[in-house]
Amino acid sequence: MSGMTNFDAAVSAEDLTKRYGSGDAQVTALDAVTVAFGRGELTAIMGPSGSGKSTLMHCLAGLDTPTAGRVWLDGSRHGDADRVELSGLRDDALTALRRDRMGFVFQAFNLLPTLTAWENITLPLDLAGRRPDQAFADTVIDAVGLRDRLHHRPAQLSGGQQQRVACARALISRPDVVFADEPTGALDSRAGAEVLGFLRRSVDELAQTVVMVTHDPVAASYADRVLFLADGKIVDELREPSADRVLDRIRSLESVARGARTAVGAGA
Ligand SMILES: Nc1ncnc2c1ncn2[C@@H]1O[C@H](COP(=O)(O)OP(=O)(O)OP(=O)(O)O)[C@@H](O)[C@H]1O
Repeated sequence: MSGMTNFDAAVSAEDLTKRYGSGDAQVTALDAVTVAFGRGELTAIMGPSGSGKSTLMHCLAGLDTPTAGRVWLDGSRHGDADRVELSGLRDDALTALRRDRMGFVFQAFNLLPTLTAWENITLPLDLAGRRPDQAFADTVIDAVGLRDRLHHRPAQLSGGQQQRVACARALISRPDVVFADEPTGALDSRAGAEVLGFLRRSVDELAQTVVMVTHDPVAASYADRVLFLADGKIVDELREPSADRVLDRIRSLESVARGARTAVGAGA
């Protein structure tokens, strides 16, 4: 891939392969993927259903173990002293790494119902035994527009507000990377736009690195770079994407995928 040398990555993977099952039932969900995610960038991962998007994100985040290949969290921008290879870690070290150096936003918000918005936001710090940096917490809370909702519980918040709590929770520990899995999948377009606007600002104003899986070309258009997966491989990428250009690429990949299924179905 061009531009890989001197590319300032937050997360990278080499020859990442994931197979499920065995024999005739074996599925290659990821097929020797080598990729790097730029620091301070929002990267979107797109591709037809079953192309390996979730598997890639789960392997990058240490939530799933690859069959082969390696993943690195590339450490601070001031040196590679914190560079760590995920496959070398024991479970407890991996759990601590996820808690301290990664943030997560899921489609289903995943907030704890008995905790207030503020308690949900600061939960990763509480679990790590760290105190919130009040100035940074204020920045995050104002950025997500939740100042007057901090003492509400999730059930008292709209879906969009709940997802903004989840975004603030993902950012509060200043992680090396935020993984967002279909963050707008359960939201209407207005609430989705707010969440995407916030993820975008976290990159522009807080120098956050975000990796986002999405099906939505409009969501992908907020990214600096869109990677397209098909059959477990990265087959294309777009920089400074527009929703129209993303839609064109995804349609052509989907028609190739449909063609392949039809050919298999016909016994070809
Ligand atoms: N636990 C599993 N066991 C067996 N096969 C799996 C498992 N998880 C995923 N797969 C298969 O691996 C391939 C990639 O799945 P993955 O969920 O990564 O795709 P995706 O691009 O995220 O799809 P979608 O857009 O539908 O969520 C698919 O063929 C899927 O059926």
